[in-house]
Amino acid sequence: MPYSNVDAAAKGVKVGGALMVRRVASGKLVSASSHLLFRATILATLGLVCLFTVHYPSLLSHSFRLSSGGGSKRTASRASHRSLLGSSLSAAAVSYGGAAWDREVRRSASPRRDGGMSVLVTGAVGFVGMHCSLALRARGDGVLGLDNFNSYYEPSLKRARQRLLASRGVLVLDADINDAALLERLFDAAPFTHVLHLAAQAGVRYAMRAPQTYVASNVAGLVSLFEVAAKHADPQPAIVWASSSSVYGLNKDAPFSEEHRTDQPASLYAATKKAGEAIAHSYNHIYGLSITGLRFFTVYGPWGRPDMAYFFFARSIVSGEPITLFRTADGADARRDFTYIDDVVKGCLGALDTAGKSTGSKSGKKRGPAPLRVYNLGNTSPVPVTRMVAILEKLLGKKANKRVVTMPSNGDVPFTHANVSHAARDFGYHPSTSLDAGLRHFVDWFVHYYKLDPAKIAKGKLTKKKSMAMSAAS
Ligand SMILES: O=C(O)[C@H]1O[C@H](OP(=O)(O)OP(=O)(O)OC[C@H]2O[C@@H](n3ccc(=O)[nH]c3=O)[C@H](O)[C@@H]2O)[C@H](O)[C@@H](O)[C@H]1O
Repeated sequence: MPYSNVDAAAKGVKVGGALMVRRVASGKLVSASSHLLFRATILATLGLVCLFTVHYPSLLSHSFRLSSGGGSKRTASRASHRSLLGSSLSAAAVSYGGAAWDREVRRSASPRRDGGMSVLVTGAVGFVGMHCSLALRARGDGVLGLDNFNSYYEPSLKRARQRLLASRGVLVLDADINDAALLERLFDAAPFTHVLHLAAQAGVRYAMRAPQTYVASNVAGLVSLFEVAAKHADPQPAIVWASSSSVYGLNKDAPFSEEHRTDQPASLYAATKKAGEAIAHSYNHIYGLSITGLRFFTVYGPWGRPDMAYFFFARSIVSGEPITLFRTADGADARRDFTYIDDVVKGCLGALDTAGKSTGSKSGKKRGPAPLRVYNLGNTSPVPVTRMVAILEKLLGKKANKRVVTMPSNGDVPFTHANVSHAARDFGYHPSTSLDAGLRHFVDWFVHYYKLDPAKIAKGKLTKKKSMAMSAAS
């Protein structure tokens, strides 16, 4: 009984019998009706929640965060990963989604064309991940994305990419590749024919500051994925994954060919990618997984990575801050085989289309050898970084404030240059975008995304607020 009714009933007792009976009776009436009202409200709320769940499962599933709920063995193995992963897994301690979650996963993963693929894209809100997911979806393949939305660079950009993907019907789950139980659950929910594994800790120089994150994502995460694909998925998918041009390290033969040595990594980043290629070999050999590694060469373009030089140089030029250009010890400009995103996407889809099937099964039996491939995806024409800056200056209508220093010993390499004849032969990879054209697309997007006024950039009249907003996003 509510306190006010108790109080009123108590007052009635003092006044006299009849009044007391009337007051008690009316108190009971009020109490009964409030109970009824309370129950009706609860029922109505439950009804609304049910209705919402049935009619808007996609809204709910976007916020699904996933974790185990599995047995103690799984928990133990995940716990060992957690120490490597820091906070990325601990935030994901909610249970799987149930029937609505399964439905949404299947909807996103189902192809919409005859003979279409069903692709699990890891790192789906990364730069290459988003573009590949859109391209796969556009041609009618099923795509289910996975990403841990870490804060290595602005999460707001990752959320914007997620919204774009959602608008095209691609669901991206907020989860980590080291969560083996989650991966198993996903393969139970949807029989993926392919995995495009792009989730990784990127960045050559950052590896000196956060070495463990490279091991966690690029080594432990890769093994986690291969384990589930090899031992749990039924059927086994074919896997295409992101290696890196950095595996060529201190190799001096140019252009870099897949036959060249890759045993001199210059950074821990490169070493983890090289380790990934060795790990791929073992899973292919033992379990019959079809695996293709793609060595990307400094990929750039719209929706790019703010940690990469072309992106943060553009930002610095706009806000009038200095940029630092690295020069080799003998005074030469650093050069990169900058590769435009659309060319790389074509390469990724070509690699998926020609991947060939895995030959193993979860019972451990292998029917025969499965494809194991590695390809360069570069542009075949290295450009000095100073030239890249000159193009940006022209497109932005403003000069950079340059500082030139000798390349520090930070894992960087003086040049990259891809030979792509293998990719051309096997899936018709022919990069066709010049750095001028590609950077023009990038700058168009950059100006639009950060709502910049080109006239104000050129005159150096960017408001302090705008300038701050742009760097706050990094
Ligand atoms: O192909 C890869 O495998 C890698 O490509 C990319 O690495 P990089 O080619 O090193 O790109 P990026 O950092 O944009 O530096 C570009 C140029 O600017 C020079 N550079 C850089 C910073 C700076 O302050 N000054 C400078 O001159 C620098 O010396 C360099 O010459 C990806 O980040 C990496 O994740 C991986 O995918």
